[in-house]
Amino acid sequence: MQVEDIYVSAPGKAILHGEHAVVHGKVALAVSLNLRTYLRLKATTTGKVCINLPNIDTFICWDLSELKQLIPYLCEKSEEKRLDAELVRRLREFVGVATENLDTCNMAILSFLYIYLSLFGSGELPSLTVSVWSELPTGAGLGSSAAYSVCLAAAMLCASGAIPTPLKEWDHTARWCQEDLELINSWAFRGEMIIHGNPSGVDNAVGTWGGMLRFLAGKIIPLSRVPLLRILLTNTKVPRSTKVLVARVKDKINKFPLVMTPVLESVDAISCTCEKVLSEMTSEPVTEEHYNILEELIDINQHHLNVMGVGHSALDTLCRVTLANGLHSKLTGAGGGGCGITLLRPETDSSIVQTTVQDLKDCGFDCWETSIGGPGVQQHSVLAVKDESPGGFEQLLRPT
Ligand SMILES: Nc1ncnc2c1ncn2[C@@H]1O[C@H](COP(=O)(O)OP(=O)(O)O)[C@@H](O)[C@H]1O
Ligand SMILES: C[C@@](O)(CCOP(=O)(O)O)CC(=O)O
Ligand SMILES: [Mg+2]
Repeated sequence: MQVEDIYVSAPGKAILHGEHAVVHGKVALAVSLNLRTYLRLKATTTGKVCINLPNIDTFICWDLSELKQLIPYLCEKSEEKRLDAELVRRLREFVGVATENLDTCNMAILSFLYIYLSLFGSGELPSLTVSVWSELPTGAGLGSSAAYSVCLAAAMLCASGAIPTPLKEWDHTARWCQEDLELINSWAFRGEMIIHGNPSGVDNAVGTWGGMLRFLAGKIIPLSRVPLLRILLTNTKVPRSTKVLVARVKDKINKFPLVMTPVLESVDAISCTCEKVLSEMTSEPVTEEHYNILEELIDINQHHLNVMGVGHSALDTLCRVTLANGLHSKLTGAGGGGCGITLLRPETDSSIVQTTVQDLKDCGFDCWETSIGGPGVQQHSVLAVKDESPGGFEQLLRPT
C-alpha cells in the first residue's frame, strides 16, 4: 500500500478547572493553547516503519515483516472506549516491557504501534516514516500526550483512507468535517488510554476541536461565548507522570470516599460557577467583581488539588510568588509539578507582569504570557507549517 506524505498539527491545552475530578465524571473547563505538536508522515519504499521523536530522543525502525507477525492477534473490531487487551499485551512483549509502568519512550512507541496496527492491520501494512516535533513541554500538564495522540490518529486515519485528505492546493491549512473529527478524537483517546491508563478524554477533545470547551463524562460542549482571558503559564520543570497522579487520586478516593466525594463535587461546582461568570462577562460589562470571583475560584481549586494529593512544593512557590504580586495561580493538568496558570486582569500593568515573570524565572521556572483558544487539529501544506513555526518545521525535517 502506497500512502501520500501527510502533515498535521494539534494544540496543547490548559485546564482552567476540573482536572482529576473530570476523570470521576465531574465538569472540566479546558482551552487550547497556541503551542502545537507537528507530525509528518512520509511514505517510503524501505520495507520499514520508522518513528522519529526528537523531543524524547527516540528514533526507532521496525521491519514490516516483524510487525506483520502481530497482525493475527488483532481483534475483529476494536471498541472505542476499551483497548484491545490482547494487542496491548503482545505489543508490550514486542517492545520488551513486562510491567504495567511504561517509560516516556515506551508509552510513545506503544501508542504509535497500537494505532498503526489497528488502522492498517486488516490490509497490507504500509512502509512509512513518522516524525513528531512539539513546541509543548513533554509531561508538564499541557496535554502533550493528547496533542501527540491526536496527530498520530489524524495522520494515520488519512493515510489509511478512513478520512479524506482535505488539503486543497490553494489552502495552506485545512480541517475535517464533524464526523471525521469524531473519528480522530476516538483514536486519539485510545492513544491516551495507553499513555494515561484512565483518561477522561478532555485533553484529546481540546486537541481535536480547539477553542474553549466544557467536558462532562465524554460530552463535549464548545463554549463559543467566552471573554478573552490573559493567562501566564509557568513550567516549574518538576517532572511528573499523569498516569501515576491519576492513579494516586483514585487510590485516595477509594480509601476515603466520604472525605473525597465532597471535594470532587466542590470542584464540579467551581467549574460550573466559572463557566457562568465567563458567560456573564460576554453579555454584560466586565467588572472588577467578575475577576474577584475568578481569582477566588482559582484559590479554592488549588487547595482542593492539594487535598487530592497532586500538589508540589514548586507549585506552592508559584502560588506564593504570584500572590506577592497580587496574582492568583493554580496548577493545570495532572499536577505533582509541571505547569501552573496565573490569571492576569485586562488592566494588569505590564511592569507587574514583567516583575512576576522575573521572580518566577529566579525560582528556576520557565514563564511566559500565552494566547489561548487556537484551532484544533489541522492538516498543513509543507509551506504553511514552515510559515507558522519555522523552528518547529526545521526540527521536524532534521535528518535523523
Ligand atoms: N512530542 C512528543 N514526542 C513523543 N512522545 C510524546 C510527545 N509528547 C508527549 N509524548 C508522550 O506523552 C507522554 C507525556 O504524557 P503525560 O504524562 O500525560 O504529560 P502531558 O501533561 O504532557 O500530557 C510522554 O512520556 C510521551 O510518551
Ligand atoms: C489529570 C487529568 O484531568 C488531566 C491530565 O492532563 P495532562 O496529561 O497533565 O496534560 C487527567 C484526564 O483528564 O484524563
Ligand atoms: Mg497527558
